[in-house]
Amino acid sequence: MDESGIKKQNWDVKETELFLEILKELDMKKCLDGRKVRNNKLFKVAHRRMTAAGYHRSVDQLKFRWKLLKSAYYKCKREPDSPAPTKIQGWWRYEKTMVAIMESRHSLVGAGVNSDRNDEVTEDSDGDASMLHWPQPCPDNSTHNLDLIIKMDPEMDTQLKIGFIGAGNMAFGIAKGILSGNVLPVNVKVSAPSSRNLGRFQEMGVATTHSNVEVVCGSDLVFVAVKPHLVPVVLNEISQHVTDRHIIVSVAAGVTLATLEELLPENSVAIRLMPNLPCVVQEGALLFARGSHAKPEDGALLRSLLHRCGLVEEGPEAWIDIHTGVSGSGVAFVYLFAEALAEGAVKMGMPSALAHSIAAQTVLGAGRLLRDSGKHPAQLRSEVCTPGGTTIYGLHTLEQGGVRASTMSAVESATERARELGRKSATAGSRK
Ligand SMILES: NC(=O)C1=CN([C@@H]2O[C@H](COP(=O)(O)OP(=O)(O)OC[C@H]3O[C@@H](n4cnc5c(N)ncnc54)[C@H](OP(=O)(O)O)[C@@H]3O)[C@@H](O)[C@H]2O)C=CC1
Ligand SMILES: O=C(O)[C@@H]1CCC=N1
Repeated sequence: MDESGIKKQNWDVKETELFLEILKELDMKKCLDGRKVRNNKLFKVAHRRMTAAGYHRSVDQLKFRWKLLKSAYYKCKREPDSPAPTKIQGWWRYEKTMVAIMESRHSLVGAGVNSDRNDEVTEDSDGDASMLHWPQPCPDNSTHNLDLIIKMDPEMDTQLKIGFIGAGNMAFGIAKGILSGNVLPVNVKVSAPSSRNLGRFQEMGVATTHSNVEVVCGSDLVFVAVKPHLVPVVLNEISQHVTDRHIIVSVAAGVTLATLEELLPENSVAIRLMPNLPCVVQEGALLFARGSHAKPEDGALLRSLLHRCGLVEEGPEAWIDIHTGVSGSGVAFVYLFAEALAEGAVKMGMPSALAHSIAAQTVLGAGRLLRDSGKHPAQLRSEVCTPGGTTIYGLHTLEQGGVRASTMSAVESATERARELGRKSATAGSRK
């Protein structure tokens, strides 16, 4: 191993965060075992993903970085009250993700299995990654998982043909996220009846057409991104061209897996995905549920494909309508709040442009801190409140306006509306 290479260039925050996100997403917890060959494969996949993102680290460098992070994690665990370990600069930024990786890993590895708790090293250690001692094989289906990871290799993403039916805001957001990863524009095709939304796809190098059937015939994975009431129309149109090669992913609010499966040929692989608009800037929150013929591999493929769009989670279908309320629509609730913040400032005499840019930055900063600190919002809120200070006066006014109850009701109404749309599309589908 090129030891000097390991020490030469410091890791920056973005690079380490990306590395951990990749390991988390690869479901590392389930895949590491005592066999060096398998561990090498996993780090090779991470290496390729890092390279694709513009970070050039060798497999050994990645292993060494992982070892240091683990060391910091165990140190912190042993001495929770002592200052954060200094050998990983800015450790606090990574702690939450490391805990997520390590703790789920331990729960899976289970008691009595060799752990790596004592392999603490320092940044000055010789970094011989061949000395890493991973836990012994997991009792779960880790072989299967590793096979999945190899299958989900970014090289596979580059071969996958992806179609979008519908060229609106959501299709654009997802396409933009996907294309910032390993997917090549030449492997993407989009259809819409008119040309008015196609230009921005063409600018990204994506092929466009007015034929939905052409999209289906040329794709392995097809996003159905039309308004909910049009889903039955579109599925009826494409159904006879859907084969067992296809994965059909609907993003339509409310439209259930049962409706999708009813409108598609028997045994079709259908997935219901609820994204949100910030996919455009790779900060989306996406939740999907697999249909009855969609295998875990299909979900893993989708997750791999979407990982550049933001947070991607899988859950039971019952949560999709709720996610629609809290996140799909929730984005608009946050915009409303941002607008109101800015208008408050304008009312108090600040120029509008400045007020809006400050409101946007306030929402962004508050969101990032909330996500990255892992703290409960109530805790952060109390950290802003000086007793007798300005914030508590403002919060009192918000509470008098019932902001909390109306926000909860907004999520409830949006969820109920998604359910209603689902019932409508089911009825429309069964009439066909
Ligand atoms: N916008 C959002 O924030 C979110 C939206 N969604 C869901 O995404 C889906 C799309 O929403 P959104 O992108 O906002 O909608 P848009 O109105 O922006 O886009 C709809 C697209 O569908 C196209 N279209 C209409 N009829 C057909 C047809 N028969 N065949 C193919 N394409 C057709 C339209 O074509 P044309 O360009 O010619 O008008 C347009 O490109 C909805 O089901 C929505 O519930 C989910 C989460 C968030
Ligand atoms: O308003 C809508 O119906 C879509 C679904 C979630 C966000 N926009």
